[in-house]
Amino acid sequence: MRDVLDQMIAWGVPMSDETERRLRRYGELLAEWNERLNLTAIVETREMWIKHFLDSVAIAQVPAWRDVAKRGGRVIDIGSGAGIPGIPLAIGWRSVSFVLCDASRKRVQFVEHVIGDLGLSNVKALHARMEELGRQPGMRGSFDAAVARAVARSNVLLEYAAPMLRLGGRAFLYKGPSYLGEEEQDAVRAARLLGARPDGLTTYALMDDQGERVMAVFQQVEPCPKRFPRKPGTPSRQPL
Ligand SMILES: C[S@@+](CC[C@H](N)C(=O)[O-])C[C@H]1O[C@@H](n2cnc3c(N)ncnc32)[C@H](O)[C@@H]1O
Repeated sequence: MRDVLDQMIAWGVPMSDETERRLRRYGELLAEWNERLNLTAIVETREMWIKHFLDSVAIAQVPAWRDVAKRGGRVIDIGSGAGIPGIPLAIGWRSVSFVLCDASRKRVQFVEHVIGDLGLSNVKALHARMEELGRQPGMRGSFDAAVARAVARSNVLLEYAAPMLRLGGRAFLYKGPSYLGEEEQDAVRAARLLGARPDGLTTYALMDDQGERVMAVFQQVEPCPKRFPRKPGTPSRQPL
């Protein structure tokens, strides 16, 4: 995977022997546990490295992420599943603290196992729904950044993310090219209601022609109104 690691380095991902070892081990654990838990459709090693790991750390290219990394911020991964993008990010940026949240207990148990096996002291796994976490004291308004991949449409994701962000904090949404159009318009409208505004788009291509990606960034510019998030299930049933 030398060429994939080289692409990560070119994008500005901090890299050491330990980073490389942890990524390899995470790949092994995903493949091993996948047989029992059905964690990912991608099992071939190179495809996993490109579509999961390289895609996760592509955030290194976004200038706003460098601010988060520099300040050793606190980041929530919304609907982290088996740990994407949170685990590769926590492997790369050891001075940033991560909370990986998911509503599926078995996926959270897998992530807890990964944290222990890899010795990732900068990550906590949390079994919760975002609609509940967004109302929890100590959690609401306490994050410098939120990241999310393959969880929901952007207007839904923003209702999960905005309540978690401190003023000035940012949401980084991992999307495909289909974001550009109706989804983007809906997201911008939802952001306005939530006290956030668009803060740039970064497009990039994965190696081996594995696809184009769009990273949509939003910044929290006003406190998120208290009525958000609405109760569990409402954001996805009646998106803003
Ligand atoms: C398709 S998986 C994607 C997982 C991972 N982010 C990835 O890119 O591989 C979506 C995950 O979001 C979680 N999820 C969906 N809605 C959620 C909510 N409201 N609160 C917490 N987790 C949620 C699901 O349990 C599921 O594990």
